[in-house]
This record gives sequence, C-alpha cells and structure tokens, in this order.
Amino acid sequence: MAYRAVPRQKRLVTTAKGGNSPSSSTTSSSRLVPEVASVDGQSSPASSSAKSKPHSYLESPALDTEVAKENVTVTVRFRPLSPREIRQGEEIAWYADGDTVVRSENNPSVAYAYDRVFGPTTTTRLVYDVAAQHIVSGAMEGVNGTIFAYGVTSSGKTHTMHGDQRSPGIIPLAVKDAFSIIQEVVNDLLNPAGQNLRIREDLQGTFVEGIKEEVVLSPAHALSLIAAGEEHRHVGSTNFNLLSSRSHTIFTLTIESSPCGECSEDEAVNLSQLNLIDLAGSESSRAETTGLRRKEGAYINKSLLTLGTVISKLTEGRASHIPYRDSKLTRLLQSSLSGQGRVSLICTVTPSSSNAEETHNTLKFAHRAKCIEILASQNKIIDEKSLIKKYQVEIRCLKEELEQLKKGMFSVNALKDNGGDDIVLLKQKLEDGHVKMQSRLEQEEEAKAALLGRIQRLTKLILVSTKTAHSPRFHQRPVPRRRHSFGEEELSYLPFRRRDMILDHENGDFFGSFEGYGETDYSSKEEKKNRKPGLLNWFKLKKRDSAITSSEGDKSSGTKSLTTPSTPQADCANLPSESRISNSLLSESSPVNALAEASLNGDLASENVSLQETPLDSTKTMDHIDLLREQLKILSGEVALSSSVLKRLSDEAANNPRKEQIQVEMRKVGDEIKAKNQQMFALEKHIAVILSAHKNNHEKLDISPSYAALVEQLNEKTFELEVKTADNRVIQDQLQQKIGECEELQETVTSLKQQLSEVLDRRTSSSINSAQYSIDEMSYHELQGRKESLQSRERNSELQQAHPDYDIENLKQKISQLTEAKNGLEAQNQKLAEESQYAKGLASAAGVELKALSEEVTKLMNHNERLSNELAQLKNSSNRRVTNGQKVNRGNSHIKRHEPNNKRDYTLNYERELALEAALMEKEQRETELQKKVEESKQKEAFLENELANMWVLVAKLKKSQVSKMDDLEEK
Ligand SMILES: Nc1ncnc2c1ncn2[C@@H]1O[C@H](COP(=O)(O)OP(=O)(O)OP(=O)(O)O)[C@@H](O)[C@H]1O
Repeated sequence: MAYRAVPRQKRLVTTAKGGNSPSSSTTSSSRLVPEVASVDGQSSPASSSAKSKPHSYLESPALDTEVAKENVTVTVRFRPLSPREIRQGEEIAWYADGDTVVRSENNPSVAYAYDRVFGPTTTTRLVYDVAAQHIVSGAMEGVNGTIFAYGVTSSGKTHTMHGDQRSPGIIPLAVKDAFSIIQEVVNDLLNPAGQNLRIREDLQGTFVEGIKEEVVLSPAHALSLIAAGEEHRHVGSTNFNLLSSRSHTIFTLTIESSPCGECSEDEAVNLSQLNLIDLAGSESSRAETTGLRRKEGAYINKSLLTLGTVISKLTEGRASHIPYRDSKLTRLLQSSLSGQGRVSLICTVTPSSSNAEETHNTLKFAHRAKCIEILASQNKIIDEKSLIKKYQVEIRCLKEELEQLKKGMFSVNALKDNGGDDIVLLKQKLEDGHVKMQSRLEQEEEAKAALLGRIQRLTKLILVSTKTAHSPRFHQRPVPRRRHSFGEEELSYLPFRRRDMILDHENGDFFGSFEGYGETDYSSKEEKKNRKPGLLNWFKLKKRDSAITSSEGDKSSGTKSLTTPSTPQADCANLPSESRISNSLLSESSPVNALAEASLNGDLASENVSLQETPLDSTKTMDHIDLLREQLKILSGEVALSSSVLKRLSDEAANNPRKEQIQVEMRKVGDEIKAKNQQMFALEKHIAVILSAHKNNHEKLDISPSYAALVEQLNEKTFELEVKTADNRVIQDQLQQKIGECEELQETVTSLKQQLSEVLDRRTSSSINSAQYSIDEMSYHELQGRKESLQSRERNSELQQAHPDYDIENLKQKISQLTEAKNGLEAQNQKLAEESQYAKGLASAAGVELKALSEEVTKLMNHNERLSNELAQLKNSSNRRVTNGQKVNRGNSHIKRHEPNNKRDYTLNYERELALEAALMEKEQRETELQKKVEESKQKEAFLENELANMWVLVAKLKKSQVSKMDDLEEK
C-alpha cells in the first residue's frame, strides 16, 4: 500500500541540482551522522560514535543546494519485555549501554554503536525528534527522505511507525509536523488560485504506476487516509504477535513547496518525497507457522533478505550490480537507498534471550546499513516566472558588461585622438553618460517588469481564475507553500459546496467565458449549471446580492475584494470586481453582450466609480479598462463582419428582389449591427467614466496616502473579522457534531456494558454460544456502522478542522470526553480479559479435576480387579473343599465327626463370598457413577473451552474496535 500526494502543475520544469562543493556546505556529515563501527570484541565502535553523537540531531540540518556526503542515520530501539516473555522467565540478552551502544549481556565485549540507542522506556516522541524530524524538515525543503523501521516480528516496528493514541508513531508525528511547517498551505488549498496544475512525470525516482494519489488538506485528512490504508493492511496472528503485520506499508508524501509572498527572490519550487515505511517483521524458523502464514513469512523474509543483500552490496563499494529488482520492496526503495535522499533506519529489537540471535542479526544489518553513503540534494524545479526573472538578471549583467566594454573602447580611442590634455573632461563626460545610460537601463527594466506583471495579471484575469491578490498577512513572511490542483477524483471527498466552487474556478465558468468569444456553448453551460445545483446557485445568488450591494459595500471597504478569503463564505462575500463581471456573464447568452448590458445598466460604473482605490485597485482598474477595450475591439470586429454579411445579403436581394427570407435576414443583421454599435457606444462611455473616476481616485490617493493605508488596514481587519465569524460558525458546527459523536460513543459504551453483563449472565446457560455470538456480531456491526458514520462526518469536518483559529478549549473538552469513553472501553476490555482469564482458570481447574477423577477411576478399577480375582480364587477353593468333603464322606465314615466344623467353614466361606460379591457390586456401582462423573467433567471442559474461544473472539473484536476508535481519536 502506498499513497502519493502529488501536486499537479503545468509549468516548464527543469530539475535543478545544486552545485557540489562540499567544502562550502553547511551540512556536516560527521556532525549529523556519526560513524559506526562494530567492536565485536576487537575494535571500539562505541567510542567513535558515542563521542560524535551530537545534540544536533534535534536541529534541522542547514540545507542549501549544495551536496554533502552523509550516512544513513541508524538508530536502535529496544522494546520492554512483553508480559508473555516475563511469564516464560526470559532473560535480558541485549541492552542499551548508554545512548549509543548496544551490548550483549552474555558477552560484554560484543557491542555495537549507532547514532542513537533508545532504551525500553524511551517515548516515540523522542525517537521522532532524534531519528525522523530532520528527515521531515529536509523533505519540506526539497530533499527526499525515507524513514523505515526494521526488525524481527513483534519487535515494535508498527508501534514505532504507527503507534497508538497514547503514543502516536513516527507517521502521524511526521504528517503533523509537515503540516505545521506549511500551515498556510491549507489556506491556499482551500481557496485554490486556479493554477492549472498537473502531474509531472520526470526522473525523480520510482513510483507505483496507477497508485491512488490524494491531495491532502490537513494532518487529519492525511491520517484518515493512512488509517483507511491500514484497514486494508494485511495482519494475521502468529505465535509471536497477535496482530502481526503481514505486509510492508509505504506511505509516500510528495511535497512541493515554494516561498510564499512576492518578496521572495527565489521562485524555484522544492519538490521532495517523504517515504514513511513500516516493514513486516522477519520471522525465524522457530515461528510455528503453517500453511498460508508460512508462505507469507517466506515472502516477507525473501524481500527482507534482498534488502539486506542490497544494503551489503551498496556498502561493498566494488559491487557492479545491485539487485534492486529482486524484490518489489527494494525496487520501491531504490531511489532512497541509492543515495538520492536522506535515510533514517530505526531498528527495533527485543531484549529477550529467546530472540537473542535474531536481535544480533538485526544489529549486524543496522551496522551494515550505517556504512551506506548518501548525497542528498535539494530538488528544485523552476517555473516560467522564475525563468523570466533569471533571464532578466542575466540580460542586465550582459548589458552592463557590454557597457563596460564600450566604455573601455571609447576611452582608448579618445585617448588616442586627443592626447592626454582632455582626459579629465572626457572622463567626466563618460561618467555622466554612463550614469545616464544606467538610469535609462533601469527605467527600461522597470517598464519591462511592469509590463510583464501586467501581462501576467491580464493573462490570469482572462484565462485562468478568480484569483484575488494575496492577503498582506501572507506576504509578511516567506513560507513554503503547497501548489496543487484538484482533479475530479481528489475533490470527491470535499464537501459539496466547496467542491462546486473549486470546479467552477477550474472549469473557468466564472472567467473562462472570456475565452470563447462568439462560440458560447449554451448547452454545456446549462449542463454545468444543472450539474452543480448546490453551491453554484447559492454562489450566484450571493454574487448578485453582492453586486447589488456592491456600491455600498465597496464604498465602505474599498480593498475588501483584494484579500484572499479562507472560507467559502468569505470567498463569496468578498468577490473581486472581476468575479462579479464574470458572474453576470455566466448567466447571459453571450459574454460580450452581457458585458455590454452590464455596462448599460451601470453596474460596472457604479462599482468602479465609487471605489476608493488603493494602488493595487488602480492596477486592477487599468486591467479592467484594457479588458473593456478588448471587448470593444471584438465588438467592432463583429460589426465589420455583420456589415460584410449585410452587404452580401443586399447583393443577393438585388438579384432576387422577391425573396422575403433575405429581407428578413437583412433586417436581423441590421438590428444586430445596431445593437452592437449601441453596446460599443456604451462601452466607450463606460471606459471614459472609469478612466475619469480612476483619475479622480488617483489624485485622491496622491493627496492622502495615509488615508488609503488606513482604509486598507480597516478593510483588512474587517475581512479578518468576517473570516473569524465564519470560523466561529464552523467551530460551532463542529462542536455540535462532536457532542453528537460523544453521545453516540456513550451509547455504544452503555450498550457494550449491557452486552457484557448479558454475556456474563448467560455464561452458565448451555445456549450461550450461539446467542452470545449473535450479540457480538450485532455489536460489532453496530460499532462498525457508528465508526463509519463518525468517519464520514469526520471527513466532512476536516477542512474546517484545519483552520488555524480552532477553538482549542472546546477541542480539549471533546478530547477529554472521548478519552473518557475510550477509558470506559478499555476498562471493559480489561474486564473481558479478566473474564477470559477466569474462564481459562476454570477450564484448567476442570482439567485438573478431570485428571484426578480419572486417576481415582483407574485406582478403583484396579482395586475392583483385585477383588474380583480374590473372589474367583475364594470360589475355586470353596468348590475344591466341597468336592473333597463329598469324597471323604463317601470313603471315610470317621470324618463324620468333623462334619459340624466343615459346615461352619462352608457357611463362613459362603457368607464371605456374599460379602465380597456385595462389595464388588458396590464397586461396580461406584465405578459407573465415576464414569458418569468423568463424562460430565468432559462435557464441562468442552463447554468451558468453547466459552473461552468465544471470549477470545469477543476480546479480539473489542480490541479491533478500540484500535479503530483510538485512530479516530488520534485523527481528531
Ligand atoms: N517500545 C515499546 N513500548 C511498549 N510496548 C511496545 C514497544 N514496542 C512494541 N511494543 C508492543 O509489542 C507488541 C508487538 O509490537 P508490534 O506489533 O509493533 O511489532 P512488529 O515489529 O510490528 O511486529 P510484526 O512484524 O509481527 O508486525 C505490541 O503489543 C506493542 O504494543
């Protein structure tokens, strides 16, 4: 999965790499990326790195167009031992020895040093500050950057790159940081100035063909895209990690930035890519995976192995072939790894002894990566305006050189002719001439620049957009500004109204009507109007209103139309005069007619005559007059055309005097010519009125410049007030939405509580499984539904959220409410986990009981068998005695004396036999009972196991919903 947020721009593009004079570079590789060496019991890596480890990580490296050698920034992050590892009695195998060294516990002489080593308690924020912040700020200045986490499964890569709500990862921190650096961009993007931009394809590096690209407007928007992507990320449970990433994710932010404001000399645009990568973890053969998991693991390992090979080849120096193409991962990382941008590798490791070998491999990998050298440079592209400026400077220099040469030649000739007497005089003359030439040159340059400016303004006015002049607020400070355009697709997420606005701007509906004189496509215009019923109609109404009230409004706020509104409401309320003209054109059949009619109605006159002009207004008025003159020319052209048609028709009429149709047509054309003449007359009058008004204003301006400045300030403030009011409205809406969301969350929590108690109640009932499952399903779907609705609302409010004057207090309140709700969910989760633990305990107790019972049964059976054997023996012996007795009676009469004794014995034996039989019966009965008990215990065990499985399912679902809620919260 990867996203490219690529601005689109149509311009002459050259990719400019800076000079390569490392000596003058302010970027010091040793300061930023200290060398790393492995001790491995021999060398002393730690020392070099530890010494060179600077606090300057926290500084943004100074960037210019010059290229300096750097190394990959390599850091290592330990995670704490997991509860499972603690339970299993695992020991610490590797540990962070200070800030830069990783040492083996078993063999302290084995140690590795890195740019920085983070212990298990280090926060992700610190990891970001040290390992990522300089890459992000570099990317904001046009230097490509890549940050990736590498490590074995369950070592903490996702925790580091994505994080959670309590501890946001590198990706959300980078996105927020990027937007905080370019916050003015939001205004530009929300009010696109109609630069007709497009995707530029050049040799900037590899990118995924056909990949979905989104133009992002705010951190929340970017993070929502990441979250949406994360939802599609393949995760699976392994015996090391319940939610193990089974695919690599690459989040690519393409940033174009240029200094904002006209004071900037350098017009080149910085272009860079920031890759934020969370790799899937490598798996050792110890992982007890089967089937699909094993296959996935093999693919993951293969790509990571290729990455390792590529890195070791890159550091070999001699290697002719680097196998980038052996895996998709290395292909995508090719431009980053081959040294075209800064790279920060964060290796995540676990200290546990069971992973000691894998951790060692990771450390070795990190050590190799440290040796890769990079030559990060700023990527610059230059647009027409910058090129013109550049050429102007060059021309000036050349002219100066020429002058110097001429001067030199002239001096020599003069010296030759006049000798040395008039030298001083000549020198003086020459100097005077030079000064004159110089000032003339300067005047020429100025005139040229003014002309150029006017041409550009006119071009924009006619061809491009409703672009208003930049607000002075944004002129103060040159800050990077995002350039982009909105395609239909990118706009799809925008609220309807704003989307309409942008489309109208881009389609040129308001201003594009100037483009097609005499070829107005009514049907398509109608179609467009129908297509955009929402904002367009509202917008038109608004503009009509403003046109009607313009004379009053503009009287009081002369420069209102010159400011750049940051909200749609403000946008519409502050339309410049051109907008109003175009708007009226939009609703008319022909632009020229419309303009003429507008003039006749006096709309334009009232707007312009009554304006209290500022210098900028003055320029605009001149532009306006130029436009009107253009209209005049077009009209006269049309009149000439119609006249020739009339002539042709009159010739035809002369040949066919009876043809009525020709007469009708002639009348029609004659009327048209008349109407056009009238329009021309009106336009001429209008131009004259504007000119005289402009002249008056100009005089007024000259007289009271301070008054004009005050008016300008006043208007600025008025505009700001309006924007603030609009923002307040937006915040109110958001508040309402958030309150609704909170209520929904509360409801969810209550329903979850109810479900939980139901689950607990039903736990003992035999029908629990199916019922519980269906309830869980319901709650899951309910949660999903709510989550989706929350997300869609979230998207709708994202544009508003991005506003700088956000009501922090309200947001804090909302956040605390949401945090409470989240805590509630966590508590439930905890409860469920305890429940499942309890159920597990029950199951194991039942197992123990079962074992004890089966042992007892075995014992009893053995006893029983012994008794049966005894009984059988006794039976045999008594039978033998009876037979012997009968024999004796038959043979020896003297034995008869002992008869009573034998009889007693026999009776005794018989009684004993009966007792034994009874005991046997009893044993058998007991055995049967025990068998029954065993059966019952088995059933109970199965039931408990079933219940335990259900519990796990429930816990997993709750965890998932909790994770998505946390993401939501984080986005907020
Ligand atoms: N620095 C840390 N502090 C606290 N807990 C952490 C830390 N690093 C990771 N964990 C925890 O360890 C577990 C595994 O982390 P994680 O899922 O980020 O690993 P992974 O390397 O991305 O794994 P896989 O490659 O399988 O996706 C998670 O429960 C996570 O919360």
